[in-house]
Amino acid sequence: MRRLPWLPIVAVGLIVLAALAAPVIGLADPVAMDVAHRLAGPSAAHPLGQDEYGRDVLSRLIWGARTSLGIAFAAAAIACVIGTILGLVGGYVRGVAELLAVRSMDVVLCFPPLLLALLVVTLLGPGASTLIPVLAIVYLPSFTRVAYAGVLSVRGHEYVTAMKVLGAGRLRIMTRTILPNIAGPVLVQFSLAAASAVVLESGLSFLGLGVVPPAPSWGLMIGAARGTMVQAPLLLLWPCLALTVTILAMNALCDGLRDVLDPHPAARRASWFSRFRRVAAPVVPEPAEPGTVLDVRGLTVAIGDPGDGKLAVRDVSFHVREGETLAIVGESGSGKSLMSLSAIGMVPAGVEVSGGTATMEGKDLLALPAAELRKLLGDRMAMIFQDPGSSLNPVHRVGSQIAEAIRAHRPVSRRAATTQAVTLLRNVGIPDPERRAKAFPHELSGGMRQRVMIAMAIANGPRLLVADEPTTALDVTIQAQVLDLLASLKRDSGLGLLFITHSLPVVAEIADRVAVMYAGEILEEGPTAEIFADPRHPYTAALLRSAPKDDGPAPEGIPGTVPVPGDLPAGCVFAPRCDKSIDTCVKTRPPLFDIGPGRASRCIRWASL
Ligand SMILES: Nc1ncnc2c1ncn2[C@@H]1O[C@H](COP(=O)(O)OP(=O)(O)OP(=O)(O)O)[C@@H](O)[C@H]1O
Repeated sequence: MRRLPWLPIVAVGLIVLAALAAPVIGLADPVAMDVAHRLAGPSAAHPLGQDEYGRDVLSRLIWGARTSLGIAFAAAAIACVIGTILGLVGGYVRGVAELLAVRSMDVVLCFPPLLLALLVVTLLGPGASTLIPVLAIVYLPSFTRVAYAGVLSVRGHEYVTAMKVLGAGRLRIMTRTILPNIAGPVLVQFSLAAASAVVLESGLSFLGLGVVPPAPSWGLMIGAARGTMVQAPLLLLWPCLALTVTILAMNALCDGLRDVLDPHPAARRASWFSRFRRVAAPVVPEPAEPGTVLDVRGLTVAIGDPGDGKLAVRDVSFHVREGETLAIVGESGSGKSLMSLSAIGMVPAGVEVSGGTATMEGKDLLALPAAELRKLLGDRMAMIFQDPGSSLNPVHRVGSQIAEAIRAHRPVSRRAATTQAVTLLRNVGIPDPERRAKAFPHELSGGMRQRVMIAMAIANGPRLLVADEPTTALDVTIQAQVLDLLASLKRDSGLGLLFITHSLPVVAEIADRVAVMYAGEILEEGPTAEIFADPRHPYTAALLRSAPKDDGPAPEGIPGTVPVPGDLPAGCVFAPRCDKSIDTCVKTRPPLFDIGPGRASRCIRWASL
């Protein structure tokens, strides 16, 4: 959870408190005139001076806040309640309800706010009671649209279907299931609308369409001060300052709220690449051995603020050589993806790299500026994901997507890139590549889509390919074909392959070396054949026993679950689930022992296993 934006909260809180407390803090009467002292400067009795009718400026300013904020909050609250209901019903019930609730808002949007205000003021006469409905109507469509868009995005989720299957009624689903999921954006919209309503109220009052004199309002104060600007310029300054400070504080509060309420915290104001951030001081990496494509040392990744101590990856070191596949294997939640993504600088939202280096071609990927990292991604290093269905853009033909990947890094014409795309499709074993290049992703099978992803990844001849469970979504036959394809690519081009999987049979088929990951640590590492034949960590042994085999004993599950970051055991992370655990395992965190050429184990009992 992100920290609350305390400074804007305090600033807005003080402004609201002052406005609420106006009747009880002994202010002068805001409408009492003292014409003898008109335009008098600041004095003990009138700290901010007196206006053109001798009224106390401080009092009018604070009472004006009461008027402006009162109108703005009331209008935003009315718009929020009605708009959210309309969006909820329109988005969930659809049909005529959608037409009435959501499309009618398009009609409101056609009216400029000023025109709408003029219309209503002509009908109802000016005053605060007119301004509230006017502003509520102005802000209604924004709430309806935010709620409607929110409902559309969550209504297809399984948890909504699950409620339907349980027999829950529409009202219950809308209020108990959908509303809490869209409450964040609606709340943010509320603070935005309230801030903007303060400005609009002042503007309308300034134009004589809002609060009626002599009632205090910032807009009226600005309007009146305009006429005496030369004799008493400060009279213009105070309401402008109040308006500016209030709007700045409210906008900062909106930003802060959005940060706190957005479930993808780092996705907010930063671009994808600027999310990448290393908080530890850069370290000069030691030179890697020749032939090393990626050399990772001491990588540590924290979830949220590193000071909170929620480490999802702890002190991980590994390397990938040319023409070699390193498989990262472990149960779900062990940190494989986070570690691999962070190692190539693609740090996901809400996560910080708090230590370590990741060197490729002499550059530390964890310290590279975003622009330089961008140059390497898709060129010197590429990535393929588990679900090609969601990784390919559904509205572009696959050939042009591959061509774009080429043109992002090479100055070639569209025609030349398209020709190369067809060659790449042929190379990854897609039959009739000329025709397939013109297909949209949904026109291809899952296996073909994954081949397209691979073609795109290798389009610029990368030295490192990171494959995050690339075969999990495919059936066994296609899985074998894709693994063969990756193996032949690696053989032919000499690229290094970092392969993330939870499947030991896949590891056996593709990997030269294996790193076994658990709770954000590498527990064992070594050549694949040796790890399979002679595991030297109880977790590796348990994983091997849990893998399905064609012949031999039935798979055994591993009792217990992977600990979550922030709640890791003090000693060996696997100790609570380990049948070989002794007292020391529970108390002391073991180091990674060097147990032979290319082999390492984080078990103090490795020798006796
Ligand atoms: N962006 C994120 N924000 C917060 N926590 C995260 C984030 N990404 C991963 N985590 C947490 O980090 C831990 C490791 O997650 P990760 O996805 O790396 O595991 P994994 O081994 O790849 O699992 P799977 O095989 O299911 O993909 C999990 O506890 C997960 O909840």
